[in-house]
Amino acid sequence: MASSDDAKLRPLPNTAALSGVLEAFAFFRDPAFAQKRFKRHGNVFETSLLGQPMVFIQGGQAISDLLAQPNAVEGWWPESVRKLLGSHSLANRNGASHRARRRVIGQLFSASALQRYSAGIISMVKDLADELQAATTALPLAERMRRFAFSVIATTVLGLEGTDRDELFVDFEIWTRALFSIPIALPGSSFAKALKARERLLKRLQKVLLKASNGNGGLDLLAGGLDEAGIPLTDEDVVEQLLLLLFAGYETTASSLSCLMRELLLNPQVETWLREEIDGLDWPPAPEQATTAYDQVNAPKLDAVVSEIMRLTPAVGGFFRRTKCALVIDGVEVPKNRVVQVALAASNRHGAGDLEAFRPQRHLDDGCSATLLPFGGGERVCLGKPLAELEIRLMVVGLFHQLRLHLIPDQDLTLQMLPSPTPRDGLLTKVL
Ligand code: HEM
Repeated sequence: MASSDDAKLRPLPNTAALSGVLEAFAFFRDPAFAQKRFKRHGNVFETSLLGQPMVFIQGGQAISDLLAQPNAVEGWWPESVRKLLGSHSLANRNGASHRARRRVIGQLFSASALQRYSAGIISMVKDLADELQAATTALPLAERMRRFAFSVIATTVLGLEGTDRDELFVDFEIWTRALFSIPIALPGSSFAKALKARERLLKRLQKVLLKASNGNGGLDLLAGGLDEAGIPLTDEDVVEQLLLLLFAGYETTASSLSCLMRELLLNPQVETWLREEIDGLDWPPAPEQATTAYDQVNAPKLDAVVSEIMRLTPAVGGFFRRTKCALVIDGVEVPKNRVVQVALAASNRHGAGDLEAFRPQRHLDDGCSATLLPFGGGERVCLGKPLAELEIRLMVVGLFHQLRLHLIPDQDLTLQMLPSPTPRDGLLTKVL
């Protein structure tokens, strides 16, 4: 017999899509895909994307219901991502084996590891400021942000230099292009090329790991890492975790930085408001103080700007889980074995007030009515959050302390949304 709680449960609304071809087309073309369907069906609905049933959720209640039931869900990625990351990758693991690998890889993002990386990151920011200052023509700032975010992981964390890093970059770009593709390795297809690039990437990362003890980067911190049974992780296992770091940490950080620069340059009154704070900060910080010099306590306006960028143009538009049993999300019963997408981009604009506007002050004044989880949550919350925040804060203070940038007119400043938001014409910028 149904309990009184069961009686209040609503059935899972469905868009009635069958093949999911048109839905997939709309998903990739329309940035408001989820928002429109939430309006029609409520905070939890199911559709089909190319034959893959998917439940979308938004809002504080739905997200906290999902994250409060970690034993009822597991990680999930589309098959193309799963295959390209590999079976050892912690992204493809659950339970104790996931937790063990998070513990090992998490050492790369501890407070002392970040302190070790700070001098290298500060020097990259200074190099970019000098390049912008010396440039006689406009520079595409979005491309420079990509180069910076890649170098932080490849050089500062993994310890790669020069041609080793450049060759890694070439293969990584081939690998990335097929991440969200049809996972069939037909000769000449982007997926087949990506699988080959994956083999080369793993070989290169294996070599990097062998040199880990030379003190470049942070890989020596991984020595002695154990799996869930207390057995040392094999090199094969560790290199797949390193590949995951490139995937998870590069595009995301570059996107946040490009979107942040774009909003500041498009909103001079916010830039002036932020500059009042930045002008009072010391640049560069002493490396041992870099992780706290521009944190929420010492730079509250910068903190608000970063939160607002992650709300309005989140680098990761959504993250996934699969239900292991039926569970209730915001009053809706979601059956077992369903893929759930937490639609962060839509959720961040869902709530009372002017949530379509870029207004960092909201995070200082009245708080923000939307539930914000730009780095995900629960057992799979982003491992690289402290590094991403450090990179973003150092870059913003470093550039805005020294330079006055302006946008070149007549460029397309709209955002290309996939895989992560980025200005279409590359954010062409000059120093005033
Ligand atoms: C602005 C930059 C970044 C954003 C917005 C971001 C966001 C996210 C999100 C939403 C997830 C999924 C969490 C979940 O499933 O609950 C995630 C996972 C992850 N991120 Fe980040 N991330 C960023 C930068 C980085 C960096 C710099 C690194 C490392 C170099 C990194 C490493 C990871 C890893 C390893 C995971 C998988 C965690 C797991 O499955 O247990 N991320 N990130």
